[in-house]
Amino acid sequence: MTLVLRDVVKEFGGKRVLDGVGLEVGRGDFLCIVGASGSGKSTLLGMIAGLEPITGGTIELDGHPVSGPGPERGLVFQSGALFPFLTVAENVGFGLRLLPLPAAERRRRVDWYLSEVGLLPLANALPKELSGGQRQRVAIARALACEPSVLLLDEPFGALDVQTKEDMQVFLHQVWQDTGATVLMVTHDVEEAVLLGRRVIVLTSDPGRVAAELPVPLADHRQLGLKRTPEFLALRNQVEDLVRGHAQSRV
Ligand SMILES: Nc1ncnc2c1ncn2[C@@H]1O[C@H](COP(=O)(O)OP(=O)(O)OP(=O)(O)O)[C@@H](O)[C@H]1O
Repeated sequence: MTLVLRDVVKEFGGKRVLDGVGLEVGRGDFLCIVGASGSGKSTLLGMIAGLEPITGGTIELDGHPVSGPGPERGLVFQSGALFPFLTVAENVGFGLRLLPLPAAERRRRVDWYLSEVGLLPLANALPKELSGGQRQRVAIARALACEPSVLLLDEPFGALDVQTKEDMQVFLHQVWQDTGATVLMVTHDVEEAVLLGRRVIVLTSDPGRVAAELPVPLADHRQLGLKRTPEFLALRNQVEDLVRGHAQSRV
């Protein structure tokens, strides 16, 4: 699996929001994109998801141009956006209905991904009965159940309290390690990007361009304690300075 963006441009009503963005994501990667508010992070993810047309450049998945949404790109938003009248299990199985799979395989996947996110006991609950963190787990399980080539996450933990957010970061890291998924995550939270990403891309603002791409040379097994280490703090400060430096044109 390779996702390649070349020279991607996006304009809204003639105003250039993204300008010449290039990046590559390979199988098993975990790439985080950070940038100031309005730098075009969500727009970029929307274009990769095929929900937003591109103004210029190319986006290709395994050599095929992206021209609309597809099951090989699983998407999770900040709000989770679960179907309120479907149970947890039905939500997880929703996307599978569109895939040519035998019923037994659908059931297997729903059970497997529910257990991966620790929610098998709540399979028959409705979304309103869940906490915010649990709802995001369901949204992630729903996206993973289609076994996408790449999981696209847009600020998936942005609406959660600090404690839940940290739990979810550890959880996502574990899921990434267990499933070998390829993840592309957009976040304004630099600490989160450095904790989870194998690479971090910093976008400039107005218009958004790739200002820097940094490898994260931390151990592959990430734990919260890492946040207090000098290596982590140095990298976080470096990325924060880059984000701030490249956002200055807007203030
Ligand atoms: N549908 C739209 N029509 C017009 N302008 C838009 C549209 N969507 C986004 N924009 C503009 O594009 C720019 C980038 O927005 P985008 O939401 O992608 O940024 P972001 O980096 O994700 O911001 P945040 O971190 O605040 O979510 C902003 O100036 C925004 O106003």
